[in-house]
Amino acid sequence: VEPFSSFKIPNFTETWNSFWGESCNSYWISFNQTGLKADLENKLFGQHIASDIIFKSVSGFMNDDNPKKPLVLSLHGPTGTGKNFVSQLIADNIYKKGYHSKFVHVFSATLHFPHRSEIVTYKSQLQEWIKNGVTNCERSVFIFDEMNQIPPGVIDSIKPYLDYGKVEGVFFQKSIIIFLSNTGADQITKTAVDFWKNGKDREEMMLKDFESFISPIVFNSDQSSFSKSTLIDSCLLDVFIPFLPLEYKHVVQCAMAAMRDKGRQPDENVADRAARSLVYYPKLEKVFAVSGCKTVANRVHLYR
Ligand SMILES: Nc1ncnc2c1ncn2[C@@H]1O[C@H](COP(=O)(O)OP(=O)(O)OP(=O)(O)O)[C@@H](O)[C@H]1O
Repeated sequence: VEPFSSFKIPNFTETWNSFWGESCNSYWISFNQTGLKADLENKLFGQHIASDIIFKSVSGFMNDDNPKKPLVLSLHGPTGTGKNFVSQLIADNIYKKGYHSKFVHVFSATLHFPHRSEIVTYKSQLQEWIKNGVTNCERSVFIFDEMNQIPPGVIDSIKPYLDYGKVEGVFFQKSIIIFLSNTGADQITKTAVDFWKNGKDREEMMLKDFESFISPIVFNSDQSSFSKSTLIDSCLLDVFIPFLPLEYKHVVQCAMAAMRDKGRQPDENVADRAARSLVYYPKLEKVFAVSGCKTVANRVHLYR
C-alpha cells in the first residue's frame, strides 16, 4: 500500500496540455536561461567562444518581448566540434519537447536541396516552409545544416523574412535562424594550431581572432551558399560563431558523456582508449582530433 505522502494529485494543466498535444503556448515554449547556461558549461566541451556568444545572444533575444528582427546565428567550424549539438542545446532550453518539437525545423542540403538545377523550385518551397512554420508559431527555430552545400541563391529567398519583422501579415521577428557550415574551418583550424604552436592557452583565443577572416571567407568562398549572398551584403547575419577543433582531453570528455548518456558507468580507462583510437593532427604533434567528437560515442562500445 502506498504511503499517503507519496499519493500525487494529477496536475490539471499538465494533463490538459498533454491531452491536446504540443501547441504554441507558454506551457510548451518557455526559455530556460539557467538551463542553457548550465548545458553550455557542462555539456559543450572546448568551445569557450561559442558558448559565451551563444548564451549572450540567445538570452538577450529570448528575453526581449518585442525584437525588431529574427536572431540569425552562423556557426562555422570543422566536423564533429559541436555545431549540431549546440543547436540541440538551444532547442532543449526553449521547447518542452526540445529538438523534437514541431516548432524546430531542420533543413539539410543533401536532403532538401540536392540538385543545383532545381534552385527556382527550392526558393519558393523554402519561402513556403518558413512562412507556414512561422504562421503556426512565431517562436520557431529554423536550422540549416550543411549550409556550404546549399545551392547558392536558395537562402537569399528568405532575405525579406530576416530583414523585416512582418511580411504579408506574418510576423518573423521572434524566430531563430541557425546556419551550420564548414566554411572557414581551415582558417579556424590554422588559427588554433598557430596558437598552440606559439605556446598560447586555448582560452586566450577570442572572437576577434576569427572575425576578421570568417566573414570575407564566407562571402568569397566559391562553394559557399553565402557566396555573393545578399544576406551578408546587407548584414543580416547577427553573429559568426567559430567552433574550434577539439583536443584529446575534450574527446575524453565526450566519451565519458556518451557512456553516461547510455546509462553506463563512465570509465576513464575506456574513454582514454576510445579517444586514443582516433586520428589527430598536425601529423607530428597530434593535438587536434580530425573528426572531433563525431565517432567517439560509438567507439566506447569497443572498449569494456
Ligand atoms: N564540443 C562538443 N562538446 C560536447 N559534445 C560534442 C562536441 N562536439 C561534438 N560533440 C558530440 O559529437 C556529436 C557530433 O557532433 P556534431 O554533430 O555537433 O558536430 P558538427 O560540428 O555539427 O559536425 P558536422 O560539421 O560534421 O555536421 C554530438 O552529437 C555530440 O555528442
